[in-house]
Amino acid sequence: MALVVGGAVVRDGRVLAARRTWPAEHAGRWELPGGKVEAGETPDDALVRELQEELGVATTVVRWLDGAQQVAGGRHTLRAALVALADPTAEPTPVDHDELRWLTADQLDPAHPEAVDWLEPDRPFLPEVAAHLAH
Ligand SMILES: Nc1nc2c([nH]c(=O)n2[C@H]2C[C@H](O)[C@@H](COP(=O)(O)OP(=O)(O)OP(=O)(O)O)O2)c(=O)[nH]1
Repeated sequence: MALVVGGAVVRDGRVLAARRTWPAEHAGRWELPGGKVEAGETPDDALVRELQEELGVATTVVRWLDGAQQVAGGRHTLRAALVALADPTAEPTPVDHDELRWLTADQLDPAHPEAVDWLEPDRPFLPEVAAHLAH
């Protein structure tokens, strides 16, 4: 079973959401950018590598969020971390995703009119992200 790591990139009271383009059942839905931890990598190293590949920016892991979710029909486990941009003026650009959006804490509430359609496994992490943004 692989560990999948997702990064909640935080800047100026907002968190970055990324819209997937593949596979078909995930296309158009939103996630925390990231991917699978490779052999010999720590979760921190994997997350920094994936965010560099997918967003073109250097990041640092702030802290891991509580909990873990099963993804890919139970084949993998998803963990998520709060992440900061190494250079706050650097602008993430989507390499694998077709849209990026900076969301406020309010927009992480599923009832908000500007909420995005998160992949199900990401949803349990969002209240902790929102609480962090609110501080
Ligand atoms: N990266 C990421 N994957 C997620 C999230 N939520 C979620 O259910 N997933 C699922 C989708 C995939 O089944 C799996 C990770 O796939 P991925 O495509 O991001 O991993 P990867 O970049 O290492 O891709 P690959 O080339 O090894 O296929 O986890 C999330 O927030 N971020």
